[in-house]
Amino acid sequence: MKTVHCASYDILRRHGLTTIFGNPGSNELPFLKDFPADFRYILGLHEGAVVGMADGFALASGQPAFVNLHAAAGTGNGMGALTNAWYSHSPLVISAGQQVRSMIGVEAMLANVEAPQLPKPLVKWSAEPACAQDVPRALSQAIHMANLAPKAPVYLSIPYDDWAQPAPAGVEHLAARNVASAGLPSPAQLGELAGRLSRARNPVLVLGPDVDGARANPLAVQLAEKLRMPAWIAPSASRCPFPTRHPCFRGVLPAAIAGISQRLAGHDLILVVGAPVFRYHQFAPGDYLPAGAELVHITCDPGEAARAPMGDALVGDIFLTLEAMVESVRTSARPMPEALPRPAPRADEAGPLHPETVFDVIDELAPDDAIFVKESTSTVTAFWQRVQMREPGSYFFPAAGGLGFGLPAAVGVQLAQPQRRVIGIIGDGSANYGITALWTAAQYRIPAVFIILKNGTYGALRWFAGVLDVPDAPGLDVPGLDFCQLGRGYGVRSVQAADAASLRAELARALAGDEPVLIEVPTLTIEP
Ligand SMILES: Cc1ncc(Cn2c(C)c(CCOP(=O)(O)OP(=O)(O)O)sc2=O)c(N)n1
Ligand SMILES: [Ca+2]
Repeated sequence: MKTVHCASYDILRRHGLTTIFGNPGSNELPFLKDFPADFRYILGLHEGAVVGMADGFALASGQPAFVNLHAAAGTGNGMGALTNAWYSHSPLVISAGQQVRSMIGVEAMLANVEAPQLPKPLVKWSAEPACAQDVPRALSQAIHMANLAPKAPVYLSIPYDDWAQPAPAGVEHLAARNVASAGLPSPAQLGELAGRLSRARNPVLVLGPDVDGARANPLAVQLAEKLRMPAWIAPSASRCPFPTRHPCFRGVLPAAIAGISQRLAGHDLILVVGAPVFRYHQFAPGDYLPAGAELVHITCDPGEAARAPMGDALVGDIFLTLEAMVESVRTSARPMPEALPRPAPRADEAGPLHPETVFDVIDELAPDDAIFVKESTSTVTAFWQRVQMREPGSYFFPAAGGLGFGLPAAVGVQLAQPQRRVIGIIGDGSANYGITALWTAAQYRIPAVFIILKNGTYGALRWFAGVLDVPDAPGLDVPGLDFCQLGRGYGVRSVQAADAASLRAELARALAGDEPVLIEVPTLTIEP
């Protein structure tokens, strides 16, 4: 007799979900029984790290990732990481063990009461199957819902007495299904957009994370070059959709209404691709658009299209729509934009390093196809100015700003991309939210390099305190942390680099090795 357990593993296997990120409790043990030899379990010591690792793995692989959490408490611990996964369109299939069906109503220990409500609104779909025989079909639905555009996390609560039940007749059809998104706009829609772009006097391109998620970066380059358009990165950038030393590259837009309009002044057509319009952050009111400008938004997400405060929008497949635009628009006679000047290196000074110097050393030593996982909020601008990124999938930042992404995601990205080197660049504040991921890196020998920028403070909040006129906020300093001892405590070789020469030596050694390494770098605080 085929069980629900066997049928469910068949479905996971069919979709390549053979890596399980998890932290188990008694509710999950029956699911983990007879664990198949062709699956691997990646244990995280805290569910925030578990979801963060799975998020990095899914974003870097472009494929769904499977997560197994412990009932309500485990789901709750993972919610912070889920905010990032929701806004990064990360296809996570999150399962959670539930008490046995007959003990949910009495709210026995570890009963996940009203389980499908718990992760909302940070999931696209959540359910608890009405009976054991529906578990395989619900799991199949969860996988397809996560992976259909717009990709997103989903949640499935499964009572632990379901696994040993007999699977229903016909369950074999589920593993045979192929379900895929299409989504190319109509020829009329594409023709109208291509016409607007070709007629524009001074168009500008604004690119978001879903361009990188679709690996459409080369198409964005071709479109920018064909129309001689400057290319900005949409604000609150969580990925890098355009090579950062290309002549058309202009940097990351500020996350403020007024600031964006100022940067885009003079353009008559703003084409936004693969980003919400826009992910503002600090409230700086102003005109949504510069005078004389129109905005057209291409997105895979109907929610993004519907909630934007201005402009026209077209919902469709990012890659196919960009590909059609490249083919349809006329080559412009305008001159190609000039490349941005490179910032001068900072003079070496005694004492804590300037973050700019850290980034110059990283830029000097990182392989061309290195992947950067960034989570030091105050140094984002300096990083984009100084570290070159060339390939798709080169940069990941928490998409909702939910800290605790960096260290875990660096582990998940490195697991997904073993042929590329991953360098995590994490603030000494952020590092504490996902610190247990260091243990997973050590246990599974996942050779990410973790650079901790130690300025002893929540630098970004110090800047925000100025913006919001809160000069005396408590709780903004994080002195006295020793990440070398913390790293060693979790099993990771950890060193301090107090000057540029030792940073250069330690980073070179780490990149030449095949083990995880933590490098703590005392730095100055700079403004974002
Ligand atoms: C889970 C969580 N908690 C708190 C915050 C608030 N927060 C905090 C605490 C920041 C400080 C980050 O400090 P850092 O040391 O990581 O980096 P910088 O010093 O470069 O800003 S930035 C920010 O938005 C957050 N975004 N997410
Ligand atoms: Ca800091």
